[in-house]
Amino acid sequence: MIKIEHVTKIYQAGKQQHTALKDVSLTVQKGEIFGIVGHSGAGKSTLLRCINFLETPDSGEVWIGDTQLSQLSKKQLQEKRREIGMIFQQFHLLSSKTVFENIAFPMRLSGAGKQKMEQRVRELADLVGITDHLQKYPGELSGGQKQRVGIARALALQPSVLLCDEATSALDPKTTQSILQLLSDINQSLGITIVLITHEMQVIRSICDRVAVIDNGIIVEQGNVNEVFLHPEHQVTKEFLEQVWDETGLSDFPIAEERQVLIRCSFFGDIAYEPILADILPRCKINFSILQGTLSHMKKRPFGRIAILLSGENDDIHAGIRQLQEKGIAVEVIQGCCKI
Ligand SMILES: Nc1ncnc2c1ncn2[C@@H]1O[C@H](COP(=O)(O)OP(=O)(O)OP(=O)(O)O)[C@@H](O)[C@H]1O
Repeated sequence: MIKIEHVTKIYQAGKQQHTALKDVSLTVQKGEIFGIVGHSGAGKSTLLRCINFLETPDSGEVWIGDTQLSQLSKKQLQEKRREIGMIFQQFHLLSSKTVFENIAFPMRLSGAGKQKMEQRVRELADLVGITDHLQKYPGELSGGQKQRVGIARALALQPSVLLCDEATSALDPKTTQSILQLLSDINQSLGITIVLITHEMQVIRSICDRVAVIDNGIIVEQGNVNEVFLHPEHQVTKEFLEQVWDETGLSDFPIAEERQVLIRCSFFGDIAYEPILADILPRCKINFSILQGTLSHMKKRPFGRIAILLSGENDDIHAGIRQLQEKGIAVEVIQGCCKI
């Protein structure tokens, strides 16, 4: 488990001070994939780097398991960092060394024997799917292949935690998905706890169990990914969710003042396969038309979001919405007079 308690980080730039993290607290459970999402400059990298003390907090504490990092000597901290692998947006590979040497590098530094090292490099290359590239140099690889080397290197010392600093931001969408799948497989098969930072809600949706939203150095919202997607509370979270759902134009959609309400329904899990709308709405004497809709997946479970125009008597619309909510559908009113 990783515990961050009341961490504040202040950067000094000349005479100016900048508070990059303000009283940040969060807990990452062992074995989960925890995502931190925020705009540029929100404090994501600073927070991630506080987890392995590449940045030292000005106040607050960071615990990795039972170890309080601020209590460690420099040497003990170096030892502890072996338990924490890290991968980067720009891969940070050694360009003059082969893929084999890059993966072996942390083991070489820790004094591993040649035979053991060779065996481990081959195991890791196999795990991340780059066995055929071991003798190549980073300059001969694609971005996705480079990130695979970065992942293999990060796993070389068998860490219990993997920190991912915008690991897919430099990659195209298809390669991003394959790297996210690899991270998810590694999390499942090796039980490694993963903390990733990103500015893309799609990354959070694809593989994370829980998410924290950071804005201006403050955690403004955190929770299970499906809960945050279904019931976002903070404005910044809502803005990030708009990245996932392109709902341009919905708030200006022309509706009749009376008798019409435009709602957004979000749902998660097997409920997606049930004919709930067709069942409930006509029974409540409501006509409906679906204006927009997406069914995607969250950790392989269905997650849907649809915009529906409801037409009917006010009381009937209220009753219909209540019944949708009772079925576990999150409902928001986009336009129209309807308090829910
Ligand atoms: N070494 C530093 N010295 C001074 N200010 C810094 C330093 N590092 C970061 N900052 C400032 O702290 C704030 C948070 O930076 P940080 O890199 O953590 O944000 P971020 O969310 O990771 O942004 P990005 O997505 O653009 O990488 C920013 O305003 C940044 O300018």
